[in-house]
Amino acid sequence: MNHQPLRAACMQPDAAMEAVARAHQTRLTKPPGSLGRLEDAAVQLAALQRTARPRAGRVWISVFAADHGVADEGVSAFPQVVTGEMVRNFVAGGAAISVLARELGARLEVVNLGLVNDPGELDGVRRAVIAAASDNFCNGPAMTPAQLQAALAAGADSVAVALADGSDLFIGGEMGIANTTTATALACALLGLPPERLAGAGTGLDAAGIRHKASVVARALQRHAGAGDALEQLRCLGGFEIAALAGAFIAAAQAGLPVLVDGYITTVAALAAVRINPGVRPWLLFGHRSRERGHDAVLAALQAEPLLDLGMRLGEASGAAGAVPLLRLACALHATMATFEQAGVSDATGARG
Ligand SMILES: Cc1cc2ncn([C@H]3O[C@H](COP(=O)(O)O)[C@@H](O)[C@H]3O)c2cc1C
Ligand SMILES: O=C(O)c1cccnc1
Repeated sequence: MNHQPLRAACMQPDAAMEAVARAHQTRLTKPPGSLGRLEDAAVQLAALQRTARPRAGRVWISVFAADHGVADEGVSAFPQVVTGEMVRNFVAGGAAISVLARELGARLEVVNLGLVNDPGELDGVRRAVIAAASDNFCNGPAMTPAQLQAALAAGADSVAVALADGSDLFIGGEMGIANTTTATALACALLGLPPERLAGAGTGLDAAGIRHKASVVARALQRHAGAGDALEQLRCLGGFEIAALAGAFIAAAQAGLPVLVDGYITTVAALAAVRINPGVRPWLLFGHRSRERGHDAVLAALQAEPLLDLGMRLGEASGAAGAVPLLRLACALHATMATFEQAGVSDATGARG
């Protein structure tokens, strides 16, 4: 599929519709602002979807799966074969995101970008295999330029399919053992932060494991200190699924499809996307605050206020999926609450509708 260049303009949110939606919220039978971020979410979706009736009914979820050479450094509590095993589990229906997608009536697509333990052709898995794994970025760049472009394009391909399916909202998820290390390396490079600030437990490292992970990231940062812009940092320190997520977020913003961001890893991908193309930022809503140590700093860099804080630290798009019911409620409130006038309720000025 042909895609727009990465730095091509993104769609602009509809400022007039945003003003209409904000004014409508003040006419609903409640003190202004009393529905908090549910109001903000409905207004943001109205501006993005260019409609007085924002929707979150039809949800598309793409889970991008890939293995990471840096797993060789012993940075995960789990073995690398789990990535491929979980891909099977996603489409067999047993993973957390499988259950959440089913409950939401969301479309779930799994994208295989390269797995050491490749499950082969499977129903529900789109093959976009680049290599068995990205290279260990402690020894050299994680990806060649061609591999980076292939990963970015695979993400944009998912957005094209989501658009063709009439989606109201795009959610990207990830699966890749060791990818909290990759996300940490990339975030440290993008934000100029030390590894100890962002390195966390991932799938369950203890304190010594986290110290080792931070030292691996420090080595990688030293090796790639010369990586110039965000795109080059993504190539040197990213992974196939993180690049696919960045490509998807850029393509969604260019096409005018709102994105609901998941946890730590996807937020780092979103940060890379925004650094590559700043027009992406207005198209991002944030589902949840992950318990993973580095998530707060990355959210702060994006000035993001997630909807949920449930102590989740899974990935797979699970935190974003968990926020979908709230977005649906926000849209229903916006569309169907009575106004002061309709209900004959007096407003703050004492005027009875
Ligand atoms: C069974 C299982 C299911 C998962 N689903 C998501 N992840 C999450 O954990 C991994 C990142 O953590 P680390 O960097 O510590 O390897 C990613 O695959 C992520 O999506 C899982 C991890 C496991 C073990
Ligand atoms: O927040 C996340 O995305 C996350 C945290 C830990 C492990 N995997 C994913």
